[in-house]
Amino acid sequence: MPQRPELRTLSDDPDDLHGWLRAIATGFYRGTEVGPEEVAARRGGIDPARTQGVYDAGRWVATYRTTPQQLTVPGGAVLPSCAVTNVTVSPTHRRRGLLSEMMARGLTAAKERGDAFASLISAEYPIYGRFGFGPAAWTAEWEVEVARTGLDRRYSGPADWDDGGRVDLVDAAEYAHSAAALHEVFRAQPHRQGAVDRTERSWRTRTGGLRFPGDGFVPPFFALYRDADGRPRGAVAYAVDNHWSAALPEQTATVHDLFATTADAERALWRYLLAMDWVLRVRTGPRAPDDLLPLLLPDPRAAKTTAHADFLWLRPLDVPRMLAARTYAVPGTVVLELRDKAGFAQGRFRLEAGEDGTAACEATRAEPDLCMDAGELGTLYLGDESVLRLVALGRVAEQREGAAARADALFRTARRAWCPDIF
Ligand SMILES: CC(=O)SCCNC(=O)CCNC(=O)[C@H](O)C(C)(C)COP(=O)(O)OP(=O)(O)OC[C@H]1O[C@@H](n2cnc3c(N)ncnc32)[C@H](O)[C@@H]1OP(=O)(O)O
Repeated sequence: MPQRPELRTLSDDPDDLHGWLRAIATGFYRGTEVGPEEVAARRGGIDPARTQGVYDAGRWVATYRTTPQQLTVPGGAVLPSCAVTNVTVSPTHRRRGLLSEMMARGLTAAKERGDAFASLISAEYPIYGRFGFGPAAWTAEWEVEVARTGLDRRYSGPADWDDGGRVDLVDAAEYAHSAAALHEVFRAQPHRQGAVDRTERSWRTRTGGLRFPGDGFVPPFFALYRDADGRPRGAVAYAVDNHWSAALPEQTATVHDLFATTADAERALWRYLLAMDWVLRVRTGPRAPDDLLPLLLPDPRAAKTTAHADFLWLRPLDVPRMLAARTYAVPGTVVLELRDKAGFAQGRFRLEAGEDGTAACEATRAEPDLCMDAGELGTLYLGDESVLRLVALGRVAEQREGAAARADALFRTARRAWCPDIF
């Protein structure tokens, strides 16, 4: 009798991991083989206890893994999130409910662990809404035509920076060390909601210290912006191609990483990238939708938008904890009623924000001001969507006149949410 597909956790056996990695390669159409070097390189980054999948007829046919993550919320506090990644179902097994089973198991474990929410970067928009996730932070990418920016290309380095700092090229080891420390400051800023922590392992991957067969890693250039006192305030990693045409340089610079803890540093790093000889175009990679870049240019249209899409999705799990952890733009009270088929975030919650921007939140029996599915709270939580807009879309029901406008005033954030990292 044929055996039923089995939903199970990965074992400690390297052969089991090998088969599981092969299923990811298959599910993401990367090929069918995974060599022993790759198994060895990936092993240290995978916690078998948080790695599951479906096993059928002697092979893994579905994969799902989670990692602990710290996610910055409006105001700068961080909350523990269950980061979901490596989700695949082999083409032979799709649309039979395997993802639904893995998700139910994964979210139950996250809820039991006490995570405030689950987070992921979605491969396609329609996949995760049904599981209670909502798009919480968007991303934008630009391609800048340097000649059209209107910037003075005679830029003279440090003399151009406002705070007397300087840009220095550094090697990979120094970048891994200094940028990692700076990133800890970056992600704790009150307006950097959506940022996530980077592990020591992720820094090694970024800087070439940890390689995977076939990853195509070419060491980028690394630079730091240091202020007048020599303290790192910004970091950039970028690559430049080698394209020439009829004896003319036509290079494109591509940004891999750029973040800063001061506006001076952020502006200076863009100015640096846009002043390089030979470089006609700068591709920004994924940025905040309200990145300084376009408006930094005398002609912002020189930055052509090449992508604008949902990026970070959030799935509420512990609503009182989530709502009490962030800060609010004005004092006020709102009662939310959440519907959640899975039950994790179901209920009515009274949020009361004080004069100082902090808030308390608890379950209540009071009449609700606003009713919505749990995923809509995922969308509203980081302040990057308008309640009025969701009411107009029929996704939030306003039970008391003026409640949507009041909630908008509460949830508003000064800068848009941004998750700089794919995970
Ligand atoms: C965080 C990440 O890792 S993102 C990466 C996600 N992975 C991929 O995109 C790789 C390619 N795709 C796949 O591997 C699979 O199609 C998955 C993982 C997206 C879905 O797995 P499945 O086991 O087929 O999903 P499952 O059968 O549980 O589907 C549940 C419901 O979601 C719907 N659904 C699932 N995937 C999609 C999709 N890509 N687009 C639209 N609807 C979808 C199904 O139709 C089903 O709807 P129904 O209940 O109304 O019938």
